Amino acid sequence: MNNRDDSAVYSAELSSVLDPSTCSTIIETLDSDSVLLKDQGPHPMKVYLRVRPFSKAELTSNESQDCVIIENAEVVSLRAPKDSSTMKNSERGIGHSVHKFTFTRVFGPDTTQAEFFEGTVEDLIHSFANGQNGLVFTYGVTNAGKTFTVQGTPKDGGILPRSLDVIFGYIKGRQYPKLNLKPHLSSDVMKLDATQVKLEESMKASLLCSIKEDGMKSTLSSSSLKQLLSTSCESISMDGSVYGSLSNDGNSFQFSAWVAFFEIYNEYIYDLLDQFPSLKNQKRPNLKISDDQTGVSYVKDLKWINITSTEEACKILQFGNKNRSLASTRMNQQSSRSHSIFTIRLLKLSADNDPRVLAVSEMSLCDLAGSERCNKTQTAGDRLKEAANINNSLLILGKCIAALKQNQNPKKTSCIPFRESKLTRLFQPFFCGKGKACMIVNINQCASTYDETLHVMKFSAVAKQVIQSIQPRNFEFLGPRIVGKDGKVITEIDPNISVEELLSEDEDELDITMNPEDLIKKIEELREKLISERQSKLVLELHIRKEMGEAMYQQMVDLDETWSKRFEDLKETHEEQLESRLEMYKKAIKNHAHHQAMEELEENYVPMEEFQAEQEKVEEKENRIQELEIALGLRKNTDEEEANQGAVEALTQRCQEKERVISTLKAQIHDLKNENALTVMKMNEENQLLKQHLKVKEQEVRGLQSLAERAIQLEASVSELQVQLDESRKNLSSVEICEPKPKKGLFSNIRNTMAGTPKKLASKSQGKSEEVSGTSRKRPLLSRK
Ligand SMILES: Nc1ncnc2c1ncn2[C@@H]1O[C@H](COP(=O)(O)OP(=O)(O)OP(=O)(O)O)[C@@H](O)[C@H]1O
Repeated sequence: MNNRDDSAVYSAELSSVLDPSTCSTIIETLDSDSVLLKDQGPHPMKVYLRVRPFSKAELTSNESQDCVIIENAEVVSLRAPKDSSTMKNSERGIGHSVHKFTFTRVFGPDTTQAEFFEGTVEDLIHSFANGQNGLVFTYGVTNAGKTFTVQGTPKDGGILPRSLDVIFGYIKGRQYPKLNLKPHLSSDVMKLDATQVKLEESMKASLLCSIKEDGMKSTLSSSSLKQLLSTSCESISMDGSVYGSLSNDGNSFQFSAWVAFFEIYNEYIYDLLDQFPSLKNQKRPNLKISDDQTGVSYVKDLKWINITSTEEACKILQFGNKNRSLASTRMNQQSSRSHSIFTIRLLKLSADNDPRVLAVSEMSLCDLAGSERCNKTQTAGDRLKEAANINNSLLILGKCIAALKQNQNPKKTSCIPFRESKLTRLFQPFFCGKGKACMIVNINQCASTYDETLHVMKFSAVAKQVIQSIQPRNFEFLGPRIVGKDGKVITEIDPNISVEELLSEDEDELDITMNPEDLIKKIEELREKLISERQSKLVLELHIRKEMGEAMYQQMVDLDETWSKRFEDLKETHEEQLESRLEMYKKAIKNHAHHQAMEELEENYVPMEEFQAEQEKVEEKENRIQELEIALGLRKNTDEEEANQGAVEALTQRCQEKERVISTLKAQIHDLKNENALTVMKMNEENQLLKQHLKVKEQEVRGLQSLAERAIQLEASVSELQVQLDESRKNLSSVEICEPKPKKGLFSNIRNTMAGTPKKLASKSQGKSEEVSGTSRKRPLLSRK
């Protein structure tokens, strides 16, 4: 079953049980003195503030910036320093830079330990001595003075040694000397046999002995304490108004005081009165929390030590302090990393040799670990784990206090998460009417811890609004049960009990005219009634627990379903959002690439017309080359012509190749034209290729141009040859003039000359003509250039 349910059931059960109407026949076993009664009505939880003075180091490091201003005995103002987050936030319009808080009472830096004790818990200790349970807990950031307030120093004791002193001042001379009645479970008492008593005695002796050995190092030396507290003792014994009612009891009661000291460290409970393991690897046994029949939580197997004086109690405290987990953090060299709880149980006994237990009251003083934030202490590893656990349990304490406050409004009741941490589980009875809780808020005035201090103050402001009411005692509290060695309740009535004693606290309820036998009968009846009440309540509790469990389970299932549905929906929406976003990015990338490609294309773009014009030019040149080739064909027979021919052929071949490349490129360009935007990148590459080819082509064109020039030169040489030819024809004609010939046309003459001359020359002037032709043939064409 959920923890919350438990607490709810417990509260529900408690309130039904505590219905005043059902308590009409209850026998009150405790004092009904005025001290007790006057505090039982509903009243806000008492929250005291103690502001500690600056240390010398703090004063030199500019920590004093007037952050804490005590307005009057109940009001304090907090003013945010320059560099605090609160100030920064307020500058941004979030929150305020000045906060005011009201407390039950505010104690300034000059308050002495005695003044503080008298102004705060002294009354609570008086109530405790009268049978009322009490809890005092200190809350504050690390280094705020919590331990100083609770334990004090060897020279100046805190509230704990002072409380012990008040208690022993009260029970002085009325102490039960034996150890055979010992606290058991939450509020029962175990009757010990002789062996057990011996065990108790030896345990106590060994514990006190170990302190004696360590006496020199002790923080709260008993002698100094005695000297310190002597003043308060005197004041107590002189204070008749407070103790008047107590001393009225005369010697009809005796008391037995027992103490326990434990710590909650990392959500584990360790008994501080256990001998610390001597071996390094040996672990300290951790204790469990159990609930008694009425649902009240208690620490199981906790060591209870009987004490007879303040000195003994202080020695026990010293012993426990030695075991206390202390670790140094950056902020406080002796910082408490655990919540330590010192508990005193007072058994109120009848004044007999074998007395009855009339009441058991409990007073717990809890020194909570510092509520610092992890980042402030720069904690890591174990220290970080400690801080997390400390913060967690303090957070739950805060939640419980907030829920308690909220539950004061009947329309807004909610479950109080007492069971979420060990600390709150143990505090639960005090918040639920079993006793009175009182909170001490410790703060320092340092600017560097302002934000944390403000947080503490806000927490305490909520606590201050919690209304407490001590529930009237009823069947549940009808005296503590006495159990035997086996843990079973001892039911038979002690024949030695004097009826007057038994009924002394219930005179209002009982008919004093009844004879003793009838009274015993009546008591028997009541006892039976009580047992059957307890049984029926247990059944009812089981029933309610079961119902609550089922309801809670169903609620959890529903919640699980709702959350899984919400989770699925969220998942789907996120997936859709992611997909659409992905698409958007893809599109954007595509557009960007396209845009870039288009820009590049624009930069490198050669218009088709230009390209075609260039092509035409190339073609023209090619034609011209061909013509030249034809012209050159006339000179084929010369070596130079051949060489030129070869070059021209090679060029022609290359031209053809290039033509092919050009045509391929043309085809590619054509393809590129048809391709869509996605192939723009490719087009770009090909365009680059084309550009390279164009460059080559241009080079080739330039080559062709130079060839053309060459061809022109050749043409010139041809015309030169023509001139030579003309000359030779002239020569020939002059020869013909010598040998007259029939006159013919110039061309036929040339033709005849070209065709017939060799023959004629061969016959007439062979040697001469051969010489001429031979000379002309042998003369290289290029050498004439
Ligand atoms: N009222 C005071 N007057 C003088 N000195 C004080 C007072 N309160 C605290 N101090 C000193 O301030 C220091 C820190 O106090 P203390 O160790 O009690 O802080 P704490 O809140 O218990 O710290 P932590 O949570 O880390 O244990 C100690 O040196 C203590 O002596």
